[in-house]
Amino acid sequence: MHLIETRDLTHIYHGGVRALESVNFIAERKSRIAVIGPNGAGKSTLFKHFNGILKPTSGEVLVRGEPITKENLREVRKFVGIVFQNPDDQIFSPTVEQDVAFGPTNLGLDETTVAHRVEEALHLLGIEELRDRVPHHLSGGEKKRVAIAGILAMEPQVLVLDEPTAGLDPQGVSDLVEFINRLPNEYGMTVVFSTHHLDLVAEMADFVYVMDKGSVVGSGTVEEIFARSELLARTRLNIPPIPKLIRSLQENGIPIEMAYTYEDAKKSFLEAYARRV
Ligand SMILES: Nc1ncnc2c1ncn2[C@@H]1O[C@H](COP(=O)(O)OP(=O)(O)OP(=O)(O)O)[C@@H](O)[C@H]1O
Repeated sequence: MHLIETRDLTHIYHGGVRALESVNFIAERKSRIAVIGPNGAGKSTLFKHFNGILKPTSGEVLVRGEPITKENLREVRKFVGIVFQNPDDQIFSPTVEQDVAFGPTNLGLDETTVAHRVEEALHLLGIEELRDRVPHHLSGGEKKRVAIAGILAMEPQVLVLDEPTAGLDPQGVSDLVEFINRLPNEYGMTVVFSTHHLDLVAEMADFVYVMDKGSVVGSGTVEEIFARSELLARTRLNIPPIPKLIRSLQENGIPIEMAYTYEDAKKSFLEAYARRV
């Protein structure tokens, strides 16, 4: 049984925009899944189906093998937590601490458990010092962390992040990548995220869906997707500098292993260099 599955999911918005066309998507336990594609491809619309914010025009969404119904909606929302693109849509309490407590309190948890979860979420996101601040006065990146902490405090099994690094400074991006990469192994969580930054895909994903005009136009491992340069070009996505550089070295006769992350590239370059001296 898959944690999340969509079968031929089609969504037509009021007014007639066909945002999703027969999308088949699967998320397994402890996987890290990237959904990439140009503006308007349907990534956010797909995510909003994962916990019943939107209802399919046709097709199915199954969470732990069950369709989403009025009766199980609360359970589904506990299970699948979504962090939206714009943190302003998600934070509304007078203080950060209250904001992070909102979700777990709403789940009906007792005060001690809520307090414990809030502490853990603030700590995991490194925002303990923001606890008494007014969320609306925070910077964009700080708001993003608060929004993620609020969802995390509900301890979802699947964490869905719509463009999680948008608006973060470089250190914020590195912190987030490191944090997200710990979730599957340390907490058994599944992470699904969208991004326009393909270098992050290699750092943060095991499996990739490529979307364009509401359809899934490709899916596979990072290696499989990055090898399809025509698909990436067609969907206005660029191969990141590391594999692009290594490919051009290979094409120029330099024996060097392909790599997608900084650490793997470092190894490849050191090995290639060591071979040549
Ligand atoms: N509430 C809405 N009503 C009508 N059309 C909508 C609505 N929300 C999104 N759309 C349309 O649906 C399509 C898919 O939008 P969606 O936000 O899912 O794309 P996306 O891949 O997340 O884009 P981006 O990378 O810009 O965030 C777009 O054509 C968009 O204009």
